[in-house]
Amino acid sequence: MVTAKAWVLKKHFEGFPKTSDFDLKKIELPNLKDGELLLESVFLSVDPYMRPYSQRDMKEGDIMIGTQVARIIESKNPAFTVGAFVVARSGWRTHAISDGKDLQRLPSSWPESLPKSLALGTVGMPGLTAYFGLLEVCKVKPGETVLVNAAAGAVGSVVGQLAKIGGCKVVGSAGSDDKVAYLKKIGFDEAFNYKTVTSLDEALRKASPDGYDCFFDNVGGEFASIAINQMKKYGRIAVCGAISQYNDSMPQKGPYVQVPMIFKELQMEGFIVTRWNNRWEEGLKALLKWVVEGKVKYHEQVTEGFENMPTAFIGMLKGENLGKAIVKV
Ligand SMILES: NC(=O)C1=CN([C@@H]2O[C@H](COP(=O)(O)OP(=O)(O)OC[C@H]3O[C@@H](n4cnc5c(N)ncnc54)[C@H](OP(=O)(O)O)[C@@H]3O)[C@@H](O)[C@H]2O)C=CC1
Ligand SMILES: O=C(O)CCC[C@H](O)\C=C/C=C/C=C/C(=O)C/C=C\CCCCCO
Repeated sequence: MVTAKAWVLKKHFEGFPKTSDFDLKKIELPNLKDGELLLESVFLSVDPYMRPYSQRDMKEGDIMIGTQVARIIESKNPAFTVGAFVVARSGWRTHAISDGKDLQRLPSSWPESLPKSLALGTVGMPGLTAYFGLLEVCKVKPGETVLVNAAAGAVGSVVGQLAKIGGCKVVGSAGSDDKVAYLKKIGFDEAFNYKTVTSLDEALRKASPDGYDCFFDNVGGEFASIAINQMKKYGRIAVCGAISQYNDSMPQKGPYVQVPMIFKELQMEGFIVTRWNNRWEEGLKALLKWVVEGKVKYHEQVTEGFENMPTAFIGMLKGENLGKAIVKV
């Protein structure tokens, strides 16, 4: 018998999550049935979506939702061999039993030297979000100017680098000087710390006096309300996330977007990366190739220890991560 550890949502979040909102439980797992396999989490992801989704999709006492890179440690499923690694959606837990239906194998061309945790970030759901959001929603063209916020994060850092590969000028915003330095190191043309600029409007105008063709929005809120006024005519806004709003106890009341939308004849489209579920293999193959070629750089914020999952999650929401926030069991 294997005893799994799992983090459950003890109490729905009010504002920013607190460590006291979580409870660590032990779960005795039964023996495998035919067709089942036993997974041991190696790396777990903490993502912003967990904040709004927990409110919408979870009840108190549920195991926190989430994905992990897991090693198969026992198998009664001929399609999966012991020792293989998969991406699972088993939630915040050290061990899980799967029937193999909801597992993603790592691409067969995954180099031994490449950290498998990248399957949760640059070569995983966040990277795919950047890939499809940029190519299918922004539809960027060479020579255009792209703005991305939360640019030093899992999604934003890939957006900027893919836009550079696509021949664009790229402007990024992030919440620390270290993150701004990182953005310049990975090829952003302009980058600024939105927390310290005297005026966001001026910082955006200075970075691109002609404005922006595409705005890849990860943040929403006041940033988006200001940035929309600097879009070029016929610009496109990809609404990827609104992390500045996820922890609001009361909804923010911002300026309204209709006037700039009309006068600049803008397109604004929200999206969820699962829209392209049937093309994830295409995206992962492209992302892996760019990473192996060194054209897409990555950084991971690794927190050691399963017991530190809540801290890693809260830290990511507060901007303590540079690159993809990961927990190493
Ligand atoms: N639509 C989709 O399918 C998907 C959407 N997303 C969304 O993309 C966004 C980025 O996700 P991801 O890359 O995983 O996370 P990140 O790795 O970027 O981490 C979150 C970052 O958000 C920034 N942030 C937090 N609070 C604020 C705030 N109040 N104002 C401005 N920035 C803030 C912080 O960076 P900083 O230092 O810059 O403040 C923090 O590091 C999120 O909104 C997420 O919900 C992600 C995956 C899929
Ligand atoms: O296990 C699950 O079901 C979650 C799987 C997540 C997965 O890896 C795929 C998609 C992730 C999408 C993320 C989307 C965002 O981050 C956007 C977040 C929130 C938008 C507002 C949601 C409002 C809910 O009330």
